[in-house]
Amino acid sequence: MSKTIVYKFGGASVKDADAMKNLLDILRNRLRKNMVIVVSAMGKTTNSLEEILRLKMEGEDFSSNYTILKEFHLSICHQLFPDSHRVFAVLDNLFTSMSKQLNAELSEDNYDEYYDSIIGFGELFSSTIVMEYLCENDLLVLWQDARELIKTNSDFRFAKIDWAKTRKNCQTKLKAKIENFPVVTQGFIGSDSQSRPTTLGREGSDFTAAILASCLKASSVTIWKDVPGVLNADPKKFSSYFLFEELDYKQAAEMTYYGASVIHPKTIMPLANARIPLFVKSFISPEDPGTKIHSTSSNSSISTYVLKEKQLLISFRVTDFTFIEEEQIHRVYEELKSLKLRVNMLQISAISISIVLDEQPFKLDRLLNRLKNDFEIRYNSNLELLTILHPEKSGMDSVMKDYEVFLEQQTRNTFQVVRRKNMLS
Ligand SMILES: Nc1ncnc2c1ncn2[C@@H]1O[C@H](COP(=O)(O)OP(=O)(O)O)[C@@H](O)[C@H]1O
Ligand SMILES: N[C@@H](CC(=O)OP(=O)(O)O)C(=O)O
Repeated sequence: MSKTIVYKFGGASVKDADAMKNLLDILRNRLRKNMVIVVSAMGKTTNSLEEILRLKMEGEDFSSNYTILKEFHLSICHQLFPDSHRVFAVLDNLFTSMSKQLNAELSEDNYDEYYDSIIGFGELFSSTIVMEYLCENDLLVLWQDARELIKTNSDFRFAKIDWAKTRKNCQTKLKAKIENFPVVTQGFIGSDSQSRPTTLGREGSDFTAAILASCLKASSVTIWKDVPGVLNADPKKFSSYFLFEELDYKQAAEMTYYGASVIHPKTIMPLANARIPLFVKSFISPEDPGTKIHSTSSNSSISTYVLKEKQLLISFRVTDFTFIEEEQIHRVYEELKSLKLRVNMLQISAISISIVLDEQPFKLDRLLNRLKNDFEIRYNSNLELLTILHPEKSGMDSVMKDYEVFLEQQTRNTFQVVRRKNMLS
């Protein structure tokens, strides 16, 4: 019996009808039994669903956004299927269910749970279309609802995996299926012990692929991307870059920790623990080898650049002539934790704590309100956080030229700078 392999196709690889045709080409020679295909929502669908939720939250009309999203999916289907195909009825049912959910009450108190009940529809639409399209082209696959496999706690939007239950589900519900047919399922979504939908954090489909691979003791995972593999800088943000042919799990995990968005940060750990190699390959040039992430001693010390945009720098100052101690740090972190805000960079001086976060305006207000009596608070928005792993002196100097620097930090292997482009440069 062949060992299981897991493929993951992200939003870019299923973004339109041509992308779907390309996916079909990739799978034609590669599809086999004991294979799981994890798919994300098509293109920017998850962002569109977030926008619908924002409008709903603000009491505004979202009907045209809903119609545009539905039309987007239908128009792709019209390019792939005959008019009478059953995919149209299935999609119609899914959109009707979503519409019903959107009629429910939404408030700040139930926002996270509500979010999870809506946002996963993107993956349900895309996985249905992918499954139907493969079958239509004689590649017989089964559809599996990932919420029946991936069990989580009830930490909506950032749900933690219940590994024991998930492993059991994979063994009892998935294994027998894949022995007969390849299975298409959704990334990013799961459900809690009461079967309420949960999600694993934005861009979490890579993580789903790793979870399923670990639970099925797979022999490899391949994530198909619009880049040749893992590069030492994001090609959308830097003009020169270099492809890693291989990376050690640790190096890859470190890159993702600092924000290299090519792989979701939680993906590496379950694969490293189970010694399952992760291939990052291009869906544009599928024959190229891409990057292999595995256990290797060939450690690369090539400078690697990770840029995070839309960052917020907040400084909390003590006002009563005392100094920063554990108690104040604890106070700030307590509120960050309750708002599920992750700190991207931290610097502590005698009288202030500075943190760098991803911008989330609605949470910022809440954070400031909760801490305004304890500290004098200042913040700057619209900043960039650049991290260089294995920095070289020339590289560090050049990334500050033409920028206003707000914060800087250096360790033996890492250099970080919070910066904003000078207006006149
Ligand atoms: N170090 C890096 N190497 C390669 N791509 C990177 C890197 N850092 C960021 N990226 C970005 O990651 C993108 C691919 O990831 P992502 O958009 O999440 O894929 P998908 O959603 O299709 O799974 C690339 O288009 C690239 O802009
Ligand atoms: N669709 C979800 C999950 C995901 O992982 O997507 P992608 O594989 O396209 O990054 C999101 O956009 O967050």
